[in-house]
Amino acid sequence: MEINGEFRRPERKLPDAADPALRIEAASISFGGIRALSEVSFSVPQSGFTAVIGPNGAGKTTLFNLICGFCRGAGEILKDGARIDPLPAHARAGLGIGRTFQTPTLIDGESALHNIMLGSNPLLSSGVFSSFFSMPKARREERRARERAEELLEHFGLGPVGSSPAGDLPHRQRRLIEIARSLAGDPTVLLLDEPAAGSHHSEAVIMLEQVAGYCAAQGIAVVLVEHNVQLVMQFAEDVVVLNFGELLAHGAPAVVKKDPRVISAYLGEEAA
Ligand SMILES: Nc1ncnc2c1ncn2[C@@H]1O[C@H](COP(=O)(O)OP(=O)(O)OP(=O)(O)O)[C@@H](O)[C@H]1O
Repeated sequence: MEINGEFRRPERKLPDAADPALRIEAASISFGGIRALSEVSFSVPQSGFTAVIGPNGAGKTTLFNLICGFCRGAGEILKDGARIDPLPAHARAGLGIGRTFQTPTLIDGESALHNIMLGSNPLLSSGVFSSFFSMPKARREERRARERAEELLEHFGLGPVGSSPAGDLPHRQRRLIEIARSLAGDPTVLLLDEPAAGSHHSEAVIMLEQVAGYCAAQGIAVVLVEHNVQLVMQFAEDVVVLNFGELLAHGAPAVVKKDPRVISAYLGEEAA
């Protein structure tokens, strides 16, 4: 993304092609007596879709929370070869970890455009003082955030509803706004938590095609939590299967689909 010096881009390391975009190393976390993740290790390549699948309660969202810094556990998380697990959530966002949530978290009374602009926050450098007094730097940053949001609205076909309150829009468009908002923060790794939930299959395919096109062009690695196995098989190059917090399988979709442990724990004979 062009920044013209207005946005504070946190010191992002240029990825070495040899480093994975993300490396999860022995990630573990418990809530009371529940072992939500247990020694989970895998890598996410620099591009393409990695799907994380597994039954309800397998630990998928907890894994995202751990990567984003919304909760702390044991083990290491490396982005482009550098450890990020000691960092707070906002610093990880600044380093290029973007995410969406299972349940939409839009501000219903704000327009689609403003909701997307909020996603630029990890890149802003003007403080509360200069924003409050609308100083030139803050105005430039706001202009850039607006232009960026307008580009994203166009890409996702949301241009005509840019000024509509998010709360008035149908589910499919709300989902797209959430994705666009996370892309406004200029991530290099995008974590999508069940973006297709509640959408018809054909809508979900179009949505993921739009995401795939954008992320491929921008060099963004996507990690997708998804229960729709058909979508996973269509979009993911790599599949991680969790079960009761443990890594059950990891590999190419065609291989994982035939793994007897995955069939027994999650897919069932029919889906496989
Ligand atoms: N904050 C928390 N406090 C207590 N238990 C939690 C917390 N977060 C997650 N858990 C528990 O950890 C386990 C994993 O939950 P998680 O939400 O990560 O699963 P999931 O695979 O995302 O499930 P789903 O597909 O239903 O969204 C579950 O048993 C859940 O109840």
